[in-house]
Amino acid sequence: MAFWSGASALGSKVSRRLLFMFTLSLSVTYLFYSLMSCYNSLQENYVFQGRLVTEEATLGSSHFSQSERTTPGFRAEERTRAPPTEARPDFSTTDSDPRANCTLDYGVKKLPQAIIIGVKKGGTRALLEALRVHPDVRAVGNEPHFFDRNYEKGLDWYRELMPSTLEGQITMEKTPSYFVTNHAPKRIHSMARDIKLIMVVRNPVTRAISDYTQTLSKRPEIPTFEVLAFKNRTLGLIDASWSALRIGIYALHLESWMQYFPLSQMHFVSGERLIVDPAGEMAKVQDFLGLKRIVTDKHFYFNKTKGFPCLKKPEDSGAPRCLGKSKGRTHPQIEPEVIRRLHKFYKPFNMMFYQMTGQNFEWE
Ligand SMILES: Nc1ncnc2c1ncn2[C@@H]1O[C@H](COP(=O)(O)OS(=O)(=O)O)[C@@H](OP(=O)(O)O)[C@H]1O
Repeated sequence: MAFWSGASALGSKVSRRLLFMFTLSLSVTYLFYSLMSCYNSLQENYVFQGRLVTEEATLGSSHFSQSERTTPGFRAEERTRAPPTEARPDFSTTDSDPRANCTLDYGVKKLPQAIIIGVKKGGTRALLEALRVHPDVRAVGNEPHFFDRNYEKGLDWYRELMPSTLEGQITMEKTPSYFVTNHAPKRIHSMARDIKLIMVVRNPVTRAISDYTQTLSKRPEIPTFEVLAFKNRTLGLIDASWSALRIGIYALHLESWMQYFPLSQMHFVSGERLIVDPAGEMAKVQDFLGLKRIVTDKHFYFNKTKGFPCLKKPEDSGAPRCLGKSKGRTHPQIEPEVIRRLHKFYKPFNMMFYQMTGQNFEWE
């Protein structure tokens, strides 16, 4: 009897141990695969020392922006080449979110409290990626295009795109086309009147060339910059309806935003300074967002191959991160006379912009 009870006690001890071992091995296997998928995701999304990010790799089929497609003055030949809206993925102009697979999504999804609204080719991706280093910032990696292309999908759809945040963390997104979207100021205001808006602005002439370079990379058959820039070259008549030029009339677009938001809710980042002094610009952005200055010069290094500042290797994992090939492309040579003419064209608008913002961006 004693033998049998002893044996059964031993048996249940052994089976409990077996059960424990089994559960443990399952957990370890799960953990291993989670880490592997996280590692793979990081590898897919970040460039390691010079190869990078997928921003426009995913853009392969490249599109014109919504505003370009809907602006009456936009060139007919460009409009006809834009693919139909249905063919366009929601996140057409972006890289994916490298952290999404790796972070357990604690917290709640909130609508953004701050948005990088522009400008296209200003340096918006560099700013967002630097901000994402901050532990109190959580941002969606792709461009949601909610206030221009997806508004009818509703705020719940938009919120669902956001990463979860913990108490004290700021939810952010960037969609540079908002800056030139007529409805965007009103729509954003009706979502959150106290939202913080960030604009990365860059010399409108260089911005236009950068914009053109991007289009050219996808549609090599388009006319030259010089041809597109003029309505009548002999008369020196600039074609301000060409989106690459129109976007750079910052004062005009800013006026629409100022009808809904006070300047105190807007912050202007110099695209030029973001390249030569990323930490300096980041200090101002963090102040504006009410964040502790955590992203500092310790986080950046200048990558000679890339020719731009890149983010240093994070303490916990990975490699240094530079932006992808679609950022920092070589621009085509534009006739100096055309550049001079464009500087002249933008000068009064730039002056107006400096006055409106109270900042001199020194583009003259
Ligand atoms: N750190 C760093 N690395 C690479 N590129 C940088 C960086 N900081 C600013 N820039 C400039 O960002 C320009 C692209 O701007 P955006 O990210 O706003 O482009 S987009 O509108 O999202 O397509 C891009 O324009 P191009 O040089 O014309 O490609 C860069 O000049």
